[in-house]
Amino acid sequence: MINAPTIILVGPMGAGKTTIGRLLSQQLDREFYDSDRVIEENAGADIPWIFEKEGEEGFRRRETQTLQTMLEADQTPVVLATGGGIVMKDENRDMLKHQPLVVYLFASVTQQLQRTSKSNHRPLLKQGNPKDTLTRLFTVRDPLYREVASVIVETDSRHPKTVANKVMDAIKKHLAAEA
Ligand SMILES: Nc1ncnc2c1ncn2[C@@H]1O[C@H](COP(=O)(O)OP(=O)(O)O)[C@@H](O)[C@H]1O
Ligand SMILES: O=C(O)C1=C[C@@H](OP(=O)(O)O)[C@@H](O)[C@H](O)C1
Ligand SMILES: [Mg+2]
Repeated sequence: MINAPTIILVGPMGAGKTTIGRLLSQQLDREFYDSDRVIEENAGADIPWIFEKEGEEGFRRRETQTLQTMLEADQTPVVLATGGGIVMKDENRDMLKHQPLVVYLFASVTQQLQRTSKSNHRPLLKQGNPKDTLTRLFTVRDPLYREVASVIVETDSRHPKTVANKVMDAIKKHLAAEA
């Protein structure tokens, strides 16, 4: 695992990308980055503010630029959590498909709903009915996560540490099959 390349986590809001990414980085003794946090640091503002002032389009522009910069800059392997909408742009999916290790953290809509209801920093879930929004996004995005992923890990009803261990196992299997 020491030689494993950068691990990129994709999946819907509430899949646990941020949580599991942090755990994996600790287990592997690697740097952890979350594209959402990098966007916020570069903007000097949080995501709700960016959505409010620049719209989703402005956020997506920043997201693509951040992904590009991070993948170009990345020399030593790190763990990178992305935002749930990273797969919406063709150019982002192209970048991700060129990466050796993209993990799709799968979560059912029911589970996404439970996990995202604890906080209110996700602008897309602030308008309308969150269940309808998550269902609509899942229909569009699930095939796109599958398109870019090398590994898929189910997260429903699993403790974060169990998910992190499952990711490690799945990565080992994937790398062994590739070797
Ligand atoms: N496997 C899990 N089991 C229980 N709660 C989880 C799990 N993964 C994440 N969470 C919780 O769900 C919420 C959303 O997780 P987060 O890591 O922010 O997801 P994402 O970055 O994919 O949107 C957080 O409160 C987190 O503690
Ligand atoms: O699904 C999306 O379009 C988004 C997901 C969020 O990240 P998380 O998936 O980490 O919640 C964040 O990037 C933004 O609110 C938009
Ligand atoms: Mg996150």
